[in-house]
Parts: sequence; C-alpha cells; structure tokens
Amino acid sequence: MLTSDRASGLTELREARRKSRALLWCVGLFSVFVNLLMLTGPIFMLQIYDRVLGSRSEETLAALVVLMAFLFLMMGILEWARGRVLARVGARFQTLLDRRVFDAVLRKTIRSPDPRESENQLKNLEAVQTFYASQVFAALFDLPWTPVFLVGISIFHPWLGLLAVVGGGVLIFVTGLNQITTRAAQAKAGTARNASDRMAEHLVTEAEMIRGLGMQENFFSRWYLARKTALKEGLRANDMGGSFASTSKTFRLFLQSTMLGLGAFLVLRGQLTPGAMIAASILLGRALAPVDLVIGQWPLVQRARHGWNALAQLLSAIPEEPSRTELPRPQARLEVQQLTIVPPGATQAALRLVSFELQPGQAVGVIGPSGSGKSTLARALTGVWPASGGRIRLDGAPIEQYAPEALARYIGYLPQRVQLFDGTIAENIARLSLTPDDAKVVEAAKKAAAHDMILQLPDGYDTPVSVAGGQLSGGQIQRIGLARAMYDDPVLLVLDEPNSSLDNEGSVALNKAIRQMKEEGRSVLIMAHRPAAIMECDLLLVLEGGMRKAWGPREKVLADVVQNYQQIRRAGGNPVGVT
Ligand SMILES: Nc1ncnc2c1ncn2[C@@H]1O[C@H](COP(=O)(O)OP(=O)(O)OP(=O)(O)O)[C@@H](O)[C@H]1O
Repeated sequence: MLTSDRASGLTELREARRKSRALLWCVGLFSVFVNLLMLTGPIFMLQIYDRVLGSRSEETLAALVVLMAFLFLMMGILEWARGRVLARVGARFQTLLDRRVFDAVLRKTIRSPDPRESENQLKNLEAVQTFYASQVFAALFDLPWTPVFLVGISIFHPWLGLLAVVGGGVLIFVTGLNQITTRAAQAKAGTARNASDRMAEHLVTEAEMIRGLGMQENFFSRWYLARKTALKEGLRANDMGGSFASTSKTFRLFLQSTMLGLGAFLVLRGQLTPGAMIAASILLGRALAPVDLVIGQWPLVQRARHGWNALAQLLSAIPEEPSRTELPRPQARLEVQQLTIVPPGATQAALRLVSFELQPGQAVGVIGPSGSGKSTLARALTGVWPASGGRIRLDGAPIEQYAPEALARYIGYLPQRVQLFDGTIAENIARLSLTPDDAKVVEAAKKAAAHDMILQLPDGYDTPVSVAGGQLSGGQIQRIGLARAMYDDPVLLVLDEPNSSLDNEGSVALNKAIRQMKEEGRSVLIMAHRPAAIMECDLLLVLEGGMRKAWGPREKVLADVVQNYQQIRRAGGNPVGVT
C-alpha cells in the first residue's frame, strides 16, 4: 500500500486525532507525574533498608509509611484520571469520524461491490478507538521513561546500569521482532475472520432461503471451512504473539532476579547497600513493565495499525462529498441526454447513449428483454450509479448538483428487490427516520394503496418487520416499498418492476396511484415486463442491449417495434419483453 494512496485519508485521521491534542497533552503531563511517583517504591525500599533498619527509628518508619501511602494514593488518582482521559480520546476520535466513515463505506460499497473487498471499516474505526482507550496506549506514554529508569539504575552502580541497559535492550529487540513476525499472521487471521463473519450474517438474513433450498449442509460446510481457517490462523497468530509475551515476561522476571543477584554480589563486596540492591531490582521491574504490556497486548496494537491504514486508504479513495447549494424543489421535468452507464466493477457499458425527455404529468414505461438495461437506468436516475457519459437533468439541473438526500426526497425509488429493515412498518415507510411524520406516513401508504392492508395487520403501522422478512407476503412488502418511495412527496417516481409480486387488486391500486401522480403534475418511470404495469404510461422507451430501440407515444411505439403487434396482442403473445 503506497503512502501516496493514503495521504489525504491520513491527513483526515490525524486531523481527528489533533482535536484531542489538549487531552493528549494532559495525558503526557499525568504520565510525567505517574512515572516520577513510580520512584516511590524503590526510594521507600532504599530508606527502609538503609535508614530505618540501620537507625531502628520507629518514628522515621511511621513518617515514611505515611509519605509512601500519600504518594501511592496520588499515583493511583493520576493513573485513574489518565485512563478516563484516554477513554474519552478514543470516544471523541470515533465520534468525529463515525459519519464520515459510514458515508465512505456506503459509497465505496456501491462503487466496488466485490464482497472480498468489503472489509468492515466500521470495525476498523472501533479498533482504533479501542486502542486509544487501552492500557497499551497509556503504556506508550510510559515507554520514554524506560531508558531514563534504566540509566538511572547506574546511579546505584555502573554494573547494575549495564545489566539493566543490556537486558532492556534485549526486551526492546524482542518487541521489534514480535511486530515483524506476527504482522502477517494477524492480517491473515483478520481476513479469515471477516469471511466467516460475513457468512454468519447471511445465515441470519437468508435463513429461510438456506432452509428452503436445502442448502443447510452445504452452507454449514462452507461456513465451517471459513471458521476453521479463521480459528487456525487466529491460533497461529496467538501462538506467535503468546510466545513473545511469555518470553518477554519470563525474561523480565529473570532479569529482575539477576539484578538482585548482581546487587547481592556487590553488597558482599561492600560496593552497594542492601537497600540499593532491592531498589534497583524494583526500578528495573517498573522500567520494563510498559515493554511487557505492549508485547502482551500486541494484537490490539496490530488491529489498530491495520485499521488506521485501511481507514486512511478508504478515506483517500472516497473523498468527502462537497457541500452543495440547496436548489429549490424541482418541477417533474426530466431530461436524459446521451446517457452511458458502466456498472461499478464492470468493463462494459450497460446503457449506451440513451436520450429521452419527460414532462410534468407524464408517465413513461421502460420495456425491453432481461439484461437490456432497465434497472441500470433506474439506478442512474436515482443517482446510485454515476453516469460515465451524458447527463441526467431534473428541472434543468444535473442530478449531481442536488445533495443526495435532497435528490432521494425528490425522486421516489422502488427497487426491483424490495428490502425492508429492522423496525416497524411506519419506520420503514418513513425511510428509517428517527422522527417519522405520521401524517406523511399514512398519506404515502394511502397513495400506494397500502393503507387498508396495513390496518389489517395485528399492530397496524406499528407491526414490526425485519431485514430477514417478518410476517409480510411478497406483495405486501412490495406495497410497503411503494409507500416508502412515495414518502415525503417526491416529484418523480422511479418504479422498477413495481407489480412483479402484486395481485390484480394491487395492480389496479398501483395504476390508480400512477394516475394520481400524473394528475398532480408529477412524473413516473416504470420499468416493466408485464403489460398491466404500463397501462397508465403515455410514453414508451424500448431498450435493447443497453441502447434505445424506440421512444414515443405508447401505442405508436408498440406498433412500430412489433410489426404484427396487433396480431400478437390478440394471440396473447409477448411483444418486446413485455410478458
Ligand atoms: N452490479 C452490476 N455489475 C455489473 N454489471 C451489471 C450489474 N448489474 C447489471 N449489470 C449488467 O448490466 C446489464 C443490464 O442489466 P439490468 O439489470 O439493467 O437489466 P434489466 O433490463 O433490468 O434486466 P431484468 O429485466 O432482468 O431486470 C446486464 O448485462 C447486466 O449483466
């Protein structure tokens, strides 16, 4: 991964971190005092051995104990405060970036829907936040003190200092080695975990299909395989990291005892006091504790590092949306000019040089065989897929000039596959708004002829539905999808196969809704296979192989395109993909 690929993303991440600069300075300051107070133990030990035991003064002992208790209390308070401040640094970092990352994930997924690339970036943000709030991050503020303490030991005796520096050097070397050797294993474990997590999500959302198609065993085998790989890679990474952690811990304890041994040797030679011997050993333990902690919690550091880099790449690839001047509510006037669309990830255009115009009060039916580009046109009109060439104008303004939320308000969209979300029917119609407008919800449902159907459900508008389905039939879901498209009074409706699951009554209601839209001066686009869907259409656009094959008044187009159209209609045949 090149640094230049991540440059702007890195700047954004650093900018978010910089917002906590004052807090981090606080943490640094607390760390100075915490580390100075760390000297309480060794100094206390020194005084006990060399002063109290020598002088046998109980008053001195009492005074020292009181002082030591006070200093440890101070240290405890500072450590506690430092932990709280760091937790807030993490939380602030996440809060500042939540919206930006969420937005980038959404746009990136549309741009490259390849599931192998769909790493959970929101989890990456969490990994960085967890790191900032962790003890490892606090330990990084203590690490600069390690060399100070190690060198400080040489005040007691140069040999002790030498042992401390060499031992500390070995531990720091182990830390570096740990980072280099476990990086690949951690990354592999992460990828394998993602794959098995994704399958687990499908198990929940597609349970019915898995059971219905008898895919249970096959699905289990695949999931089990992914999980086994995740487990295997996780174990490998854990073993590696664990080896380093236990090596470093054992070595640290060994080093402390060796320091005691060397101290005792120097005491025997009369070159050191017993107090200094104990104090040096304690100081060494304190000096190396942060190194130990960093090695022990290295997976956390690695996940955060990976998360940081992945987020930087994501934010660089998906720059922030520019803020747009809010345009007035448009008229239902649509111009599609020489539109060419290449679906994300595809190399070939699915729509080529398509042009047509729609005036307020008109409805157009878009017909054509499977794969002719009908859904592609719907996605382009709603701004989901950007145009590779040409323009789409709504009331004169290119649709890119509308903010995405505003465009979605003006253009109601019923996708081919209606997906509801966890929540109530009302919340789904209100497009998951936290403050749904009940009057608008009911109005949209009435327009979509879904109101009576919803009232017949046990909890009416408050009936819970879920991503995995719920108690609704396909036709009911489609009607709720239509109500959702009509929520908030759109000026243009784009309906992709709106009656594929509707019964006769539903189709009649849909046509009534389209008629009403037209009467109100709005316009409607209907991608359709079934003749019932285009009954209210004044115009027809025929697509074939992504090109405009015909365009004009409905009857004329049908007559032009299908030479013996009347005969075929009479014989119940299938003109141009209308089934
Ligand atoms: N996400 C995608 N990535 C790449 N190519 C796509 C994608 N979606 C559709 N296509 C391609 O674009 C072309 C047009 O597809 P589109 O879904 O627009 O057809 P359609 O007319 O709506 O078909 P149907 O009537 O079956 O719904 C097809 O060749 C299809 O393979």
